[in-house]
Amino acid sequence: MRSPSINPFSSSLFTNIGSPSSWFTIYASISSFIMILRTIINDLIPLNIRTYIISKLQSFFINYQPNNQVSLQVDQYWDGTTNNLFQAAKEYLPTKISKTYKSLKVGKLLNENNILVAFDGKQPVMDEFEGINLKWMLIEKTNNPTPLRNPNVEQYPEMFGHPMYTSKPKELEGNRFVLSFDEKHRDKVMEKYIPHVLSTYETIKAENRTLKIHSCRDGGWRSSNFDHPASFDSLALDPDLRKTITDDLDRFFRRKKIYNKVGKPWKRGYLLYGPPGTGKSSLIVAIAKYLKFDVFDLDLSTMFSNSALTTILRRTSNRSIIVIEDIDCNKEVLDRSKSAYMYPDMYPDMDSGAYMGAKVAMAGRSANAEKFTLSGLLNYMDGLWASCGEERIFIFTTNHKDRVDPALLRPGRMDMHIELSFLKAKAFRILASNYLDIEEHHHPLLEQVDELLEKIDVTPALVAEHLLRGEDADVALKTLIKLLQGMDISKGNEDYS
Ligand SMILES: Nc1ncnc2c1ncn2[C@@H]1O[C@H](COP(=O)(O)OP(=O)(O)OP(=O)(O)O)[C@@H](O)[C@H]1O
Repeated sequence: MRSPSINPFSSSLFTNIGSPSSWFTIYASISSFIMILRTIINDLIPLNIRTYIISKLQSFFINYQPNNQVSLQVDQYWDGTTNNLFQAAKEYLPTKISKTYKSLKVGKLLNENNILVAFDGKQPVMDEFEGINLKWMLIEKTNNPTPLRNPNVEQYPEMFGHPMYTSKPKELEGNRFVLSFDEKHRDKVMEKYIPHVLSTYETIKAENRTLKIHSCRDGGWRSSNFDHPASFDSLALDPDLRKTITDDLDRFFRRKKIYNKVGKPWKRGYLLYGPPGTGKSSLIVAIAKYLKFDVFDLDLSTMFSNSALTTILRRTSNRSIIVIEDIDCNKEVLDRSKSAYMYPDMYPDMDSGAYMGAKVAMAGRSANAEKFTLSGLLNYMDGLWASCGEERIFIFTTNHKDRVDPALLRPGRMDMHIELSFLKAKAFRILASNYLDIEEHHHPLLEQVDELLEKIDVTPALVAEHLLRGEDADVALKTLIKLLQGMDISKGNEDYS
């Protein structure tokens, strides 16, 4: 006689469970059980205790490391100031986010050009560096209440002072990154990977940042975004000159270590000279954009003492260009007011108001005033350079090199003297291409313009303005030829004085 079957899988119970209706019944029972449990927990356990338990569980799972893993915490603040490594990780990690990453933050600040991307900490970011696998987690501090806006503060901020929030803004709460990796790579991570994150951050920052232009007012700097459209591509420069300038800038950049080694401040000085409208200011913009340096526009006529000058130069930031335009005019302003006041008989044309103005200007200067002259400034130059940090480029401009104080022209004072001159054929081709979309040699009228430019001194500014008016290349070139032919060829110059 065959014994009864003991195969459990043949039992009717499991046969029934296999049917869709039984699965649905089980699912429904479990869901109702969970809902009841949740209601009980919500009713019986107060919110703050629940939040505490959840945060403990979260931090347990986030911080859980297998035995061989090391975790480094990168806090947002260190000793009350922003931790640069936290900022670096914040900028660096979005470059490591792959397309599979599902949850990101995006935004754009009011005065910035770039769209910002940040990861929100819902997924870890994996990185790989020289064969090491690294995992980054963002842990956002959640136990501070979201800041409440106080409408009174917004309406009358001056009565309430800053900040505009009644509680600490969220950005000031201490978030942190946790970086984990296998402990056998500890030394390499500390010595190579972290410096790599920091240097990548510096590069990203330099590439993305919005350039600023600063002008001096009331002894300080006022800054605004630097959106000038000029660049090396838009400049009508002789291609050889362009290459000489960019090579020099590149060399300057590459040689930071050598400057340090020979004990010279890492700075460079350029004197740009040439008639008005030949592109000196445009070249400064092009250099600033090429290097991604801010511009500090220093008006010497507002400086009344060497110490004021030193103070304001100390307030310039690294990676910046300090521009002193029309250096010859600055000399005139200072010397003329001083001379007129001291030697009124030599200035018979000066009316009494101007004389009084000069006198007041002199009297208004500080005790150091008499010591401040352009020539004094130039002689003081090396000291100035040493006093205002590194990564600086000084650019002086003048329309009249022959009027510039010889102290400025002395060898070694300015590293390069760059002449910007009238428009000639090669540079004109750049203007024609930019303004009229004419490719280098592809217009029958170009040669005629070239010939005229050989004979006439005309500024790029005048030609650029002319080309801007015409939309049709034929018409624009024809009228340009007419203009050039009509210019005073015997004089051979555009009248720019
Ligand atoms: N080389 C150039 N290439 C292209 N555009 C130029 C060039 N030079 C001048 N321009 C045009 O002329 C305008 C004035 O030029 P810019 O201010 O750069 O000349 P500048 O030599 O600095 O004159 P100034 O000595 O009067 O300050 C520029 O905005 C630009 O449109």
